[in-house]
Amino acid sequence: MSEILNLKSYPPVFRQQYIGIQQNSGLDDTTKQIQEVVNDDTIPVLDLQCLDLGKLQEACEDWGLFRLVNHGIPLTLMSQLRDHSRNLFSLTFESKQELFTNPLSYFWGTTALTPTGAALSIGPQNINWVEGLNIPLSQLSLFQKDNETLGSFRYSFPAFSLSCFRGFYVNFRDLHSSFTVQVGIITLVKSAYALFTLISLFFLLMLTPYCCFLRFTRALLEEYGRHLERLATTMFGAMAKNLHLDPELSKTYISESTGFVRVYRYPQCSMENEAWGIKVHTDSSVLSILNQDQVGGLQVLKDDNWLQVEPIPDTLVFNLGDMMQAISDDKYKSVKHRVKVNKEKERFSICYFVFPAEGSVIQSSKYRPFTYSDFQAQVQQDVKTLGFKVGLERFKVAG
Ligand SMILES: O=C(O)CCC(=O)C(=O)O
Ligand SMILES: [Fe+2]
Repeated sequence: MSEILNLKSYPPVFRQQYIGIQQNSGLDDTTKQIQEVVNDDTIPVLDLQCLDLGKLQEACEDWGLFRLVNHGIPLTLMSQLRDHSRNLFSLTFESKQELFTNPLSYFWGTTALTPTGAALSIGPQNINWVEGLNIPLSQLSLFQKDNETLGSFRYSFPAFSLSCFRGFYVNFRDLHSSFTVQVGIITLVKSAYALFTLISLFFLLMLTPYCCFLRFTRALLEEYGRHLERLATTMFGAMAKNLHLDPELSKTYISESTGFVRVYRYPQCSMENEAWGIKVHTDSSVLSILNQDQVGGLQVLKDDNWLQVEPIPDTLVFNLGDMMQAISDDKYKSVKHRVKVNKEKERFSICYFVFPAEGSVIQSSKYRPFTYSDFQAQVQQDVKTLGFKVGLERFKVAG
């Protein structure tokens, strides 16, 4: 059974299918070729409470992906985040555009963003059936400031109107004693006061829920972010050990300050066999940590077969990204994956991506030395000029 749709919350490009406009639906010939998907879920599962380094090594070499259980993130936090994500995306499209600005950003139709979080422009034929919220974790405190601006406005507005009223009152009291038009003036003052009070009340009522809502968003994300950082550094540490990386160098290969979270909603889409939530790609990160809901749709390429990554409650999915592949001299895989759309349900996922420290040069026998910024700039240029990411191939040494 389809869910009842809140179309006002959808970016206009995703509403068209429901109001009978099918042109520009973001489909091209390549997206129509949906390859067969094998339903054999043998994805490795690692247990953080008794981490098996051999199993981790195998998972990184053969899959570039694994599930993690006993990760230590409280289940209540995971479910609060999921519920809250639903609430965030159920706001109207316009509210989301207004509320989620710097340092956050709200995007749709693409997952390719500039370093400041703006969506790279894509042709109408290249649409991914997804909308998202980009949250750089190191800048969450700025989000708090914006939040406080709203908060102080909320408190200052009634005070402002009260002081205006006092000003009016003092002036008009003097007037009142020297003229005989007392009744008219007092009525005017009273009306002005009533008007200010009404406006204040209106703002108070309008802003209070938003302030609480945003404060809650920030608190949840801060707590979740601390867990993700712990998991990323622990798992990367284990991988670095397996790869015998130089400890000083490997410290720079992952930097918590670069981490960002993306909360995604994949709108329900009637063109299940033609459109993609996110088209085939590899992540540019060192590591990505995905927390998907129970709808499903994530697929991963393994030995030329597409496999469903079935959702398992309270289990995280770790993806190895391009940076990890380069760091490991191609021993580990940056896994190809994609997200299928669903015609009956919206899908939510909360994903974390972490990168090398600013300026850290990746030393690899397979690639010329490069920093993540070099890589990102190349990806941005390729997406703009070619319409897709070329990725590590650009940095490969000949031979
Ligand atoms: O939503 C998901 O499960 C995957 C998202 C993803 O692959 C990405 O953002 O790179
Ligand atoms: Fe991805």
